[in-house]
Amino acid sequence: MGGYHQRNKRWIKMKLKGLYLVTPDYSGDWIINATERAIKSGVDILQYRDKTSTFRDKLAIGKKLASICHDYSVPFIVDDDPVLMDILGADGIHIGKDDVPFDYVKSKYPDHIIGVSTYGSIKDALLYQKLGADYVAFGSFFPTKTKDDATICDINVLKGIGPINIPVFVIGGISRENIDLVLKYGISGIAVVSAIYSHNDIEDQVSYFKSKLIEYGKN
Ligand SMILES: Cc1ncc(COP(=O)(O)OP(=O)(O)O)c(N)n1
Ligand SMILES: Cc1ncsc1CCOP(=O)(O)O
Ligand SMILES: [Mg+2]
Repeated sequence: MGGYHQRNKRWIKMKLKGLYLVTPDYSGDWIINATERAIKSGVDILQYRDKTSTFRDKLAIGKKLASICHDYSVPFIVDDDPVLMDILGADGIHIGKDDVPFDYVKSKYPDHIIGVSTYGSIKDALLYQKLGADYVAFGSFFPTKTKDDATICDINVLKGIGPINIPVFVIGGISRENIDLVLKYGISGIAVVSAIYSHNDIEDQVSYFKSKLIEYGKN
């Protein structure tokens, strides 16, 4: 088991709700600074998602992000890679259909948070819930420039999430303009990249999303 710290996993799993910030591909240390400012302003969960850096660079970047999450008691999730998760001492991993199989991660890291993309499938969400996933993510519901191969799902799928009793997040093109369209469903939170990182006032944007989550009783 790697990592320079390991946190109480049961406690950290209780924090899986609210505003879930996902990083853009690394393009300079402004991302570290922006992440810290966003977390200080109220982000609830962070995912390190970086499709372009080398593994060596991801170790250095991830270490800085892990340290920020540790300081603010925010769950730290790594996208795709269980080895990176382990070495960074992250709290968990997010996997999708092209990633390492769920069963492999669950058997090797039974106590870590495992989040799974289920796109627009309630059936898959219920399957992964049964297999022990800690949360599921639906989306994309709106066009996004952050993920080239994102597929657009019908938002009406969210009408069927009632039987899912693990946290449900939605992702993909979420903005000030459309946030109400997803928050009216029984989801646990929203996951965003560009709405926060591409905004010129990160603190204001985080505060806005947090106030919306509170308005709908999600925080
Ligand atoms: C919170 C959250 N939801 C969905 C995704 C997408 O995961 P995946 O389908 O594996 O696509 P990539 O992110 O790997 O391109 C996510 N990362 N986080
Ligand atoms: C990782 C991911 N998975 C589905 S859409 C997406 C990107 C979301 O980014 P943005 O919030 O900028 O649309
Ligand atoms: Mg993935």
